[in-house]
Amino acid sequence: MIIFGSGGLGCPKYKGMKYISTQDADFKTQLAALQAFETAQDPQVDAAVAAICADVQQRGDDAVIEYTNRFDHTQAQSMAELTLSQADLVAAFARLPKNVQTALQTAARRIESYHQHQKQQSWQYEDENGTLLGQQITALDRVGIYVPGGKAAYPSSVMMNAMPAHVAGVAEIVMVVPMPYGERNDIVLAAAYVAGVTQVFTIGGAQAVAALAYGTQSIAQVDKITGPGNAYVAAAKRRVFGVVGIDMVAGPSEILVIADGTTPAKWVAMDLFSQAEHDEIAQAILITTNADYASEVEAQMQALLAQMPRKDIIEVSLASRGAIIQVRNLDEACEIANYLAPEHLELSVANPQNWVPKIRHAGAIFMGQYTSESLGDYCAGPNHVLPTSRTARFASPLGVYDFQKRSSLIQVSAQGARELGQIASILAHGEGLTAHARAAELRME
Ligand SMILES: NC(=O)c1ccc[n+]([C@@H]2O[C@H](COP(=O)([O-])OP(=O)(O)OC[C@H]3O[C@@H](n4cnc5c(N)ncnc54)[C@H](O)[C@@H]3O)[C@@H](O)[C@H]2O)c1
Ligand SMILES: N[C@H](CO)Cc1c[nH]c[nH+]1
Ligand SMILES: [Zn+2]
Repeated sequence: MIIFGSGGLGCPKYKGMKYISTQDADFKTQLAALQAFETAQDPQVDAAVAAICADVQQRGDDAVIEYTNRFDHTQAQSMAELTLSQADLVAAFARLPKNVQTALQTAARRIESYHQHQKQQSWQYEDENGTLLGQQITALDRVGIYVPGGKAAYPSSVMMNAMPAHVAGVAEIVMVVPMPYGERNDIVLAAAYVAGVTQVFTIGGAQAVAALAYGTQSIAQVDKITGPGNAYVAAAKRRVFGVVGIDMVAGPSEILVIADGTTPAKWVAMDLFSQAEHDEIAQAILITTNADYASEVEAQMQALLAQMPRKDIIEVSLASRGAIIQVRNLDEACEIANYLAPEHLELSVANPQNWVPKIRHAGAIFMGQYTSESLGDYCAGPNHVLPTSRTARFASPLGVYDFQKRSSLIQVSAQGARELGQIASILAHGEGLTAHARAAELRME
C-alpha cells in the first residue's frame, strides 16, 4: 500500500522511503543506519543452522530428507526422489519453447566467452642461479553450486555458478536447488543441462549446504560450495567454511543508482524495482544531484508499482531499506558509493567513463543509460554472483579463479642449493630449527 507523505523533495513519497541529504547534520549516521538489516548474522538463524548442520553430519540422508520435507513442503521418502538424472535435465530442456531454449543457449555462450578471459595460466621462470620457480594452476575436482529456490527460481544463477566452474575445468559440478512443494522448474533444470552440471539434488537451505560439505550416503563431499542464498544458506556456508571452501557469504541483493537526471526517470525507477523485487530485505538506493529528477523517479515508482506482480515485496524492500540520497555533485556521489560498496552500481550519467576511475568499491559497475543492471543479471556476460553488504571493499565477483587453485613450483639447481642454502641455514639457526638448517647445509657440501 502506498501512503503519501510530504518528503524532503516536496513530492508524494512512499511511507518510510528514506530521503537523506549530504547536507543533513547527521548524514553519516543516517548512511550507516542504511546498512543494518535484521537477519544479518541473526543468532536465532545461526542456532537453527548449527543444529541442522550437526544433524546432517550425523544422520546424513535421513536428516536431509526430513528437513527438506519440513521446509520445502515435500513428501519425499528417499533421496532418490530428490535426485535428478541427466535424462531429467535433457527432458526439461526439450519441453521448453524454442525461444527460451535459444535465450538460455545465447546467455550461456556470452557468459562462457566472458569467463574465458578470466582463466589463469601456469607460469615458470629461471632465476640467475638456474633455479626454476613458478606457479601451477589446477582446477578443483568437485564443486557444489547452490541455486536459490525458496521465493523465486533462478535459471540465471545456475549458469552464473556452473559456467565459470566449467571454464576452469572442474570435473564434477553438483547442483543443489530447493523445489518447494516438489514442483520442478523446467527452466532451472534446462539451464543445468546447458551449463554442463553433472548432478542435481532438489534440496536447499542449510541441509543442502551441510550435505555437500560433509557428504551423506547419497551425496559425495565436495571441495568447495559457491552460490547465493537466504540467511540460512549464508549462515550454513559460514559454518562449513574450513571443511570445504566457499566463494563468499552473500547477503540480499542491492542496487545503487547514481543518476544525473539524463536517464529517463521511468528506466531508473524500474532498475530500482528490479533488485527490490528479489526480497523484502533487498536494498535499492538512488543517489542524485537533481532534486526534481528524484521527484520524477518517485512519481514513476508510484505509478508503476501497482503493475508489478511482486509489488508487496518491492514495497516492503523500498520502505524498509530503500533510500534517496541527495548530493551536491557527482564527486560526492562517488565517495558515498565507495563507502556503501554496493553489489551493483549503475552510473546512469552522461559520461560514465569519466566517473569509473573514481569508483574503488563495487561488485559490478553498469555504465550509461542503456545498461540496466538486469542485463547483467542474465546475459551481458559478467557474473551476477557478486559481493554484497559492503564486502566489495575486499571481495570480487564469482569467477573462474574461484574454481582454480595455485600450487607453487620450486626446482633448485646445484648452484642455487649452495647460495640459498647459506641464507636458509642462517635464518633456520636464528629460529632454533636445526633440522631445517642441516637439510639446507647437506646440499651445500
Ligand atoms: N547474489 C545473487 O547472485 C543472487 C541471485 C539470486 C538470488 N539471490 C538472493 O538469494 C536469496 C534467495 O532466498 P530464497 O529464500 O528465495 O531461497 P533459498 O534457496 O536461499 O532458501 C530456501 C531454503 O531456506 C530454508 N529455510 C527457509 N525457512 C527456513 C527456516 N525457518 N528454518 C530453516 N531453514 C529455512 C529452506 O531449507 C529452503 O529450502 C534472496 O535473498 C535473493 O535476493 C541472490
Ligand atoms: N540480481 C541478482 C543478484 O543480486 C541475480 C539475479 C538472478 N535473477 C535475477 N537477478
Ligand atoms: Zn536480479
